[in-house]
Amino acid sequence: MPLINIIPGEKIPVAPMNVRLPAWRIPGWLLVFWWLARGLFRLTVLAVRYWWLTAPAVFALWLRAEYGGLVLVGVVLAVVAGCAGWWRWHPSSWLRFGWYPLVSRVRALVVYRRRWASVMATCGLATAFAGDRYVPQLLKVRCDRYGDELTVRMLPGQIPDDWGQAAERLAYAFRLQQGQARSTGRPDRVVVRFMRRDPLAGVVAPLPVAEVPDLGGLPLGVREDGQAYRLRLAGSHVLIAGATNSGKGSVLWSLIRSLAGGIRSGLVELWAFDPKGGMELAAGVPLFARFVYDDPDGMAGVLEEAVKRMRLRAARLRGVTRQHVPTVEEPLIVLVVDELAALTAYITDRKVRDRIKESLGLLLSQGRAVGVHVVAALQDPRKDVLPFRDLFPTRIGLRLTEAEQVDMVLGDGARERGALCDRISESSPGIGFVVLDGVREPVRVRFSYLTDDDIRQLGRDFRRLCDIDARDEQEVTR
Ligand SMILES: Nc1ncnc2c1ncn2[C@@H]1O[C@H](COP(=O)(O)OP(=O)(O)OP(=O)(O)O)[C@@H](O)[C@H]1O
Repeated sequence: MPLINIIPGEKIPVAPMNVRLPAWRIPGWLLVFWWLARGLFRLTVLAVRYWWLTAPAVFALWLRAEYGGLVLVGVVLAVVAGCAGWWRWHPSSWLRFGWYPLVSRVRALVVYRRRWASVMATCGLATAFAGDRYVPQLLKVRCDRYGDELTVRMLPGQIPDDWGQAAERLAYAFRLQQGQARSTGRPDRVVVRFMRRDPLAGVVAPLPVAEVPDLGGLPLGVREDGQAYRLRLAGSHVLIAGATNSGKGSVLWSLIRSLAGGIRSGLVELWAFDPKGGMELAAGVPLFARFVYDDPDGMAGVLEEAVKRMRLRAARLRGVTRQHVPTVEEPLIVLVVDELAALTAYITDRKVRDRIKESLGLLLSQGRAVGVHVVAALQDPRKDVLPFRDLFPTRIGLRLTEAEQVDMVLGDGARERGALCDRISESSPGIGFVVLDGVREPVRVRFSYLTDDDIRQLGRDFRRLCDIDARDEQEVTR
């Protein structure tokens, strides 16, 4: 036995009173028992949480023990045949209540929960405080045909925009390509959607035409969630921005088609401006009340005529109503401009350019209430049209060449909230982002595509009845 024990440690300063705490000696069997109990509890929790795995496994083991392997194989085959039958008999209910819930559970376990904590840390969404690590909680995973939707409880101090900024990084971390975050009704939650397959990959065929167009929701295309995208024209002007070949023409033609019922009956008058030589809009001439192209002076004149109509109408409606309701006598006037910059920036004659700018400014600032609307397409949303951009309440961003252009078109912070217009592939014309009323996060949309034949057919089917009447009258007098 050594004479002196040397115990390393800090020197305890002398105090007026020294207290010796009792030392508890815990028997080894109690420790082992505690660890076993804790392990068993965790196993039980896991078995209950993943009941959809454990219950069939236990049942299969019991079957095999009780009736043998053959019976087990028979039961498995019967279940598979039952599922296949359900799928054949009623595919939508099978997918909704059978297949996707199963896929959701498997993907939640295999893809998301397994790497959740590490991905949260590497994407900057986990945090540490007072020596403890805090990770957002993954509450639910819901899969559908096109993607996975994760409901997450955010950490205190986080907002949905933080997740919007991290969404793309998260998507790549989980080996997917696109992600978007959106807020929910609950302030502590956010929903992140990752895309596995693009629901907008296919071309959208021309949509049915209503006899009387619903100006509060004109159907122009399909949204990512499969619903129709409806544009509110009443009380608005529409700006469509997109690089060359991004599909601006398809947005214009989808809109013209959605108004076609009203064009035929005379409720809607389309005035078309095609400063790029008439190539884009010429096929729809029977639908237009005015069609001007190429001639800057002519275009300035027609715009001034529109201003005159607007002023006369405003004078008539003053004190009668605050919002114009289209009738055949007082139709909705929609000015469709194929390339706004060609009107406002590229015209060399300064006088004509100033006339155009003045008229456009007046129409954009005063036309909405009296039923005169401007729908304009634009390639470059930068300085050239700066004075007008903010006068368009409804804006559509198709493929854009630079990330900074996105906020110029869709408003500040739109790109951070998920409008990745600069990432839209050149092979997907007609896809764009829009901001819906009351929804913070921009929504991805594919506009319907009208071929030249469709446009000619539209012109034949919905040509203006008043033009036909006028032509008949001429023939009778001749
Ligand atoms: N919604 C759509 N769906 C599928 N394909 C489309 C769609 N829109 C356009 N395209 C295809 O992309 C091509 C270019 O479209 P469009 O002419 O409308 O582009 P744009 O943006 O108007 O181009 P530009 O600025 O040169 O006039 C079309 O010829 C067509 O093949």
